[in-house]
Amino acid sequence: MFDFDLYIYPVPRQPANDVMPGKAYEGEGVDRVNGRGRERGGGRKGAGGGRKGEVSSFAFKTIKDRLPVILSKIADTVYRSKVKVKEENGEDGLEDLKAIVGSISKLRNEVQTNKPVIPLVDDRSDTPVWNRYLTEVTERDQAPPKWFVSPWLYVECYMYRRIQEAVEKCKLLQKYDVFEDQKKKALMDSQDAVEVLFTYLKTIIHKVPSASEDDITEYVTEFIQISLWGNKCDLSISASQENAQTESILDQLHHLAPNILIDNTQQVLKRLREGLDVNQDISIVLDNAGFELITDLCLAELLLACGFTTVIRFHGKAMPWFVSDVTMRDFMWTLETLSESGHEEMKYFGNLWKNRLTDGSWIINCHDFWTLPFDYSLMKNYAPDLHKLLSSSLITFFKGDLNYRKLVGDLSWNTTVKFETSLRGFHPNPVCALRTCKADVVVGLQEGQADEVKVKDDSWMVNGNWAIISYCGKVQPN
Ligand SMILES: O=P(O)(O)OC[C@H]1O[C@](O)(CO)[C@@H](O)[C@@H]1O
Ligand SMILES: [Mn+2]
Repeated sequence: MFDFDLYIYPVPRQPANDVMPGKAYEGEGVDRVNGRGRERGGGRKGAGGGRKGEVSSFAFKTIKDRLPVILSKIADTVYRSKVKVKEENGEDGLEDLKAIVGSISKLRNEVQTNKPVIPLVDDRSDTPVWNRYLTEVTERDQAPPKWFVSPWLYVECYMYRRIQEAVEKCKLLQKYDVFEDQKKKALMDSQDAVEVLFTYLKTIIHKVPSASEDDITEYVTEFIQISLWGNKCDLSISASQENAQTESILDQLHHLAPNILIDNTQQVLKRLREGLDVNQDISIVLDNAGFELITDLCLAELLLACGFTTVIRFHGKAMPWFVSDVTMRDFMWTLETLSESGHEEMKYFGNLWKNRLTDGSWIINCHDFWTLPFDYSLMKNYAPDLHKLLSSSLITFFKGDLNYRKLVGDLSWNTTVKFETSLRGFHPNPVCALRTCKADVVVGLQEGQADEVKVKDDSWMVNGNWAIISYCGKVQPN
């Protein structure tokens, strides 16, 4: 049985110290492996199949290199919008803009000089939760968390919350999304790939009513893989550099298939077929806007067409998050943009999906829990309402890398630990993770598989070229 006491906090009790520059990794105690938690899988192997140093270096690299670049890019974008903001909001708007740039520069300095994490000072409804948690860990560790010392998941989430704080403190620009332009561009730059995909989806949807069980299996498998690889397109892994889908994803599926390290599609299909006899919604916890969102919407459309459900419940973010994550505004903008497109299929699906929001066959919720730093084993404590919602879904798909890190607690699991074990009691109803690997944690591999893939690709854990479809059907009574 698990020591649940360890998970009262989303970060491990043992503060990580191996992401400190120059700090020796080899030879550290088992419970400090990887700087992100206790080894839970037995043995001392890190998530990299025994090569321990690489794991710490990715967390370190993110905080040292990627996060400051993301912050600089924000300051740059915000500054460049000054003419537009002045036109629309006058001098007060300009003052807000300057304040945002100032806050972002200060934050960048705090990250780079490993300053202690400080309390939030805005009036957002989640501020007390963040601050209470900060007090608790500070008391527990007798020192405040710091950027290069504390668990990666927490400080990275905190950075995005601080960006939001800069916006919340504005007089006029409280709705400003510092990542909006990048997200919009990501969709615009993917238009050719979107058109090809929509044309294909329409053909498949027409075939569904007369399709055999094998055909359905083939279609669902294909669209699960499309949604899976859509996750390659996020703007955070590329430190805000453009990362659109420019080629047809359909042409790439065949060649990408061998890179799916875990494929539980058959179990997912079995579960989906149970939906033919019951009336339960299907949840999709979204990740990135742009092409990935399009692939998720396509999967949703196919699931409806197959009759596995009559309602798809999407879950988005309540604030701009990890650069490209979907907010309510991104979701609506995407549907609106599609419906206004000159391309026939884009217009068709844009209008169809806007109607779905109106007729209730699609629902989108943006719960605050998704933008807290807590892993999903803590959902029941922090967001019982959301947990209950997922419990009523036939299955919940979790898209992307950050969702995966939160599912498995971002702990340093042995790669062969069972997915179910890594969930540590999070079983609202069956769950399926669709994730391209962009962080150095993975579970559910076969013995020796990590070593094999490492020989083929040294950075397989973090470059987004490898993926997993992991399913857990366990259900716990509420
Ligand atoms: O959009 P995703 O797939 O959650 O990935 C976001 C990025 O955030 C991280 O989880 C942390 O930076 C990465 O590992 C990944 O690059
Ligand atoms: Mn993301």
